[in-house]
Amino acid sequence: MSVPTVIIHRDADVLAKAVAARLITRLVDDQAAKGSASLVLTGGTVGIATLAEISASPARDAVDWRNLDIWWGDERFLPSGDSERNETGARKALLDNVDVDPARVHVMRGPDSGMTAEESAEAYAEELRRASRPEDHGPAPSFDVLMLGMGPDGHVASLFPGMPALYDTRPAVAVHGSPKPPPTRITLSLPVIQGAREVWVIAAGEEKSAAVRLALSESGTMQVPAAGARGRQRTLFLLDRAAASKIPASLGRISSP
Ligand SMILES: O=C1O[C@H](COP(=O)(O)O)[C@@H](O)[C@H](O)[C@H]1O
Repeated sequence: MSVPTVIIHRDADVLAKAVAARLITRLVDDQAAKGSASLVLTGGTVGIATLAEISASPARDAVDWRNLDIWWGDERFLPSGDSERNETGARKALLDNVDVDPARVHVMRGPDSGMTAEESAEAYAEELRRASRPEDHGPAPSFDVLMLGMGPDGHVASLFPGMPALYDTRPAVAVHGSPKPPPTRITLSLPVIQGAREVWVIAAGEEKSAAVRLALSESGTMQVPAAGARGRQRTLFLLDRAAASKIPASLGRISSP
């Protein structure tokens, strides 16, 4: 697993713009090298703001949107179209505005599919298994970029401190009793997150600063799930100044004005 690099931007607005620019470049590079790319989206404030910035950027047309596989790190188990679903936010902010291939947009299904949360998680796990190739060495693709928001409690995706999903090794699992509403969710498991080539943890705001510090320390993932958010080749903590305010200088922070 890679050692995190910390990059700090002035505020949440600059952070979202900078992550959008970084992501466009990353996808263009991956598509130039391999013909296609894979991306895992996050919900949450900065995650959706980043997608809106991509949508607003003229450079978005440099991405071959039809040759991109889009997955989610987690989903709130709510019906299609519910405004609280991460999918709904992503579609509104970006996916409705670019020419994605619907067959390559891998949605975590909600209760309107007729499935229970467990069945939906297993269906997603099966979709991940089918998409995995021998070179991925696991039951899910080694995503090019996996983006994660982070809660003030240190949760990433829907992996909350102390919850059994953190021990689960299936590719996708159901979560019940989430401390953040809604209580029922679907999430990628930690091994799948750690199988991604690049993991980008994106956080803004002073209320995240203590969790950011712990996520960059030797904390256990049961206490601080974000401490397990590490990519195979690269891990980035992309922060605004407020979220980075408790990081020790020894962590080698790179700051922008
Ligand atoms: O519920 C969720 O929260 C986190 C973080 O959200 P934020 O609004 O505090 O940035 C998000 O990463 C996750 O995908 C989402 O389901």
